[in-house]
Amino acid sequence: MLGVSSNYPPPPLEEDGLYNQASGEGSASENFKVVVRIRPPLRRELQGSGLRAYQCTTAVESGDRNVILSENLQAVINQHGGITDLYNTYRFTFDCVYDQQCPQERVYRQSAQQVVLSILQGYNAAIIAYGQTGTGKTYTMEGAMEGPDRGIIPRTVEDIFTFIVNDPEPSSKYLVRSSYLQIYNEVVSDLLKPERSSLAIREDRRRGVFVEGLSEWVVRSPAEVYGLIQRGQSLRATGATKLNEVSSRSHAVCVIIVEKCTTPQQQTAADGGEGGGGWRAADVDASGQIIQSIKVGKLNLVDLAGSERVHVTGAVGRRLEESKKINASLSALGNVIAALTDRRERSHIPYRDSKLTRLLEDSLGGNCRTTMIATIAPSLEAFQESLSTLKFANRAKNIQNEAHVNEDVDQRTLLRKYERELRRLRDELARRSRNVVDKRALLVAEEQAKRAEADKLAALTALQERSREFLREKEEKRALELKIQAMQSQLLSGGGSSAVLTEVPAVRAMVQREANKVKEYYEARIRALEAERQDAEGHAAEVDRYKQLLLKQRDIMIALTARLNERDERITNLQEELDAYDRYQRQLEDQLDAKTAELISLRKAAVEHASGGAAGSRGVDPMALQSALGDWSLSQGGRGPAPGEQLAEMLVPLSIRPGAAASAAGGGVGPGRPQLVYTADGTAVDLQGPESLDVTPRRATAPAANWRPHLPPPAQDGTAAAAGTNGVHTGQTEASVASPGEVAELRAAALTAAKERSALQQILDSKVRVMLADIIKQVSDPHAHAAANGGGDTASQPQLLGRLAALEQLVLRVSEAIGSSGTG
Ligand SMILES: Nc1ncnc2c1ncn2[C@@H]1O[C@H](COP(=O)(O)OP(=O)(O)OP(=O)(O)O)[C@@H](O)[C@H]1O
Repeated sequence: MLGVSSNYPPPPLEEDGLYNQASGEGSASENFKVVVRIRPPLRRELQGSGLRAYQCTTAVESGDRNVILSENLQAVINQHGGITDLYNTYRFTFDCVYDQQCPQERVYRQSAQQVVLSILQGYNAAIIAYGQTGTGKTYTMEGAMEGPDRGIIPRTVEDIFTFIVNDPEPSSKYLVRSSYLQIYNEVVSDLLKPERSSLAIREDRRRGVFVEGLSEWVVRSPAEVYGLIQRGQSLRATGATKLNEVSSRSHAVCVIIVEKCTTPQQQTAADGGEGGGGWRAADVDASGQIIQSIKVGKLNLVDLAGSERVHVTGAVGRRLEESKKINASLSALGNVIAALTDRRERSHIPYRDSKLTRLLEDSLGGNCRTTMIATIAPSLEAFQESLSTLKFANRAKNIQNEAHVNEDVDQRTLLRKYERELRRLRDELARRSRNVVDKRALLVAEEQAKRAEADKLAALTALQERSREFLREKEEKRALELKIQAMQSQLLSGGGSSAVLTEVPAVRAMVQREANKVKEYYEARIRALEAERQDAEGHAAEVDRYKQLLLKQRDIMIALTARLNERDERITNLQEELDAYDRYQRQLEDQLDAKTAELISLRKAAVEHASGGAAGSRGVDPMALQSALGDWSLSQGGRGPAPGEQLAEMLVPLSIRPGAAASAAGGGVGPGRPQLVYTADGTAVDLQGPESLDVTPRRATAPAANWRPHLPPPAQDGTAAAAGTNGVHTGQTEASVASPGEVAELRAAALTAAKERSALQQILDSKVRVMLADIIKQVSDPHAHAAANGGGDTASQPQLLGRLAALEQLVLRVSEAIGSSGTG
């Protein structure tokens, strides 16, 4: 916020300015001024075009209000009568016309300054530069930032701040804010915050038309505003065209908002105030608060993009698109002006047809003091564009604006907010200052308290010292008294010694009594102490005992834990062994099945062969077969099934249930002992007898490779006893590790497994024997068999014998394996 204190001289106001400062709000027509500025010819124009030399088409008549535009200006000037009729010549009257040589300063002073400064009184104002491309709009609005070529914007900024600092009213306070935006291709963007684009234009009662999200920058000096403008200019869309090397391709609007706050002054006696001073009633509200006046003025400094004829500028591609957009928005502007100046009943004003007209709604026919500066070029090539610009400006002349002071009594006004904030901060500062004072006082008080404490301590120490001295003195005094007493008593006894005194019976008795008393006291005390000591000793012993007990318990716990661990490990091992045994058992079953199948096929082959032998009248030597089969042929002893019984074909892989197998496990192969096989329908058949048993078929699985049951080393003292063939054993050591239930369970499982194995062995034996017997029978009686089968070839009988021998070896090996696994 700017206070008013400076040595700057107040800005001089142009006497022939377009606005009369004293005229207040002025008439509606006074609030919209149109001026024309003709720029000097450019070098390019002076060189002429083609064969035609440069020709000036514009002239300003004296009085600076009329402009003549003619295709043959010289003829007009020379007043060649009818010749002028041959050429197009136009005369327009405006609020002011500036010729080619008019300096920037004059344009500003006459056409802009009053408008600009009116914002300090709370008016809205606008200066709009309109014209064909390359005619000097940007030059007029911006120009140079320094020197005589400074345009309207830099001069405006200077004047605003000069005015503020020269305001004679000491209670006036100002807040100046600035924004800078562009409309490029119908998109509104913030030139001071490039990331903010596609901004929306809104309107409300308090702010009028405004751009939502547009950044506003509080500025306190012209330099700050220049900084913003330069930043914005660097981002503004420009491009080189045929008519202008640096052509603005966007409409740019520099916004300056000034809030002015004035506080009424107290009246003095000289003012005629009652009681010789105080506030006027009008200056104070109902709550006794002084009413401040806040005025808000907004200035739009608009540099439009230039209209252009595309065939003249030769725009293509992106430039062409830009041109179309520029022309479209300028055409919308023309439509708005046409609607505003329509003499008929006020018709609809198409502000919303383009972003530009929407944004300039206040400036065109609204609450605003507006100056439109129409720029034209003087050359003959620009004649048509100059004519259309002058016609446009001439129409705009009729726009009527209703400007009024924007006095804001709304508490939301920024200036008020700042004031409130300032007040709050001042209060805060005062409060904190008070706090600082309070804290200092507290520190002093604390210091004093500490000192007092130290003093008190010193006083106490001194007192204690004095008490000790007093006691010492008292002791000494007492000792002295005793001494005197003793001396006196000696005196009383007439100078006799103490030994003499003790010889007096009464004294002796008294001394004895006293001595006894002392003795009793000390004896009692010693006794009590002794009792206490004994008590303590007893406690100590007890504690010791507890300690020992606890140590023992800990050792026991450790031992038990170790044993438990050991037992767990052993159980795991046993479990693993049982698993391995299971696998091995399944392997044996598989082997058994395989061999059984092989035997069947061999038997079939033998049967077929025997039939062939009969046909050839030659049989196998039974003795040779007998010797090849060895024990197998001998042990079957004619007990097997009759030839052709086809028993083997009925065999399937089998297993015996533990319960059922138990009965079969009691003996090996032999008469009277059951030999169980399963028939295809699942019935168990005892190969030794006809009765059926309760057994169930089980599927064989893959055999385990190198399993051997694990057996513990034999016990040295003979206490450990073998529990079975599966390696489970028990003894005193294990008994303390595995529970009896678990051991019994394991033992039962081992027993069952052994029985199963034994049963399997028996089955294998019996099956082999049955089949061999069948084969032998067929081979040794080839004729009978041949007769039964219709004859056959016996040429491969020796081969058959060889295979049988091999089979026998295999079977033997399997049996051995079963046997060895059983015995470990
Ligand atoms: N009054 C003047 N005095 C001297 N030179 C001028 C004047 N007006 C314009 N010029 C020069 O004319 C050229 C074009 O001016 P300027 O760029 O301001 O035109 P413009 O109307 O803004 O163009 P556009 O619409 O393409 O942006 C510039 O080189 C500028 O310096």
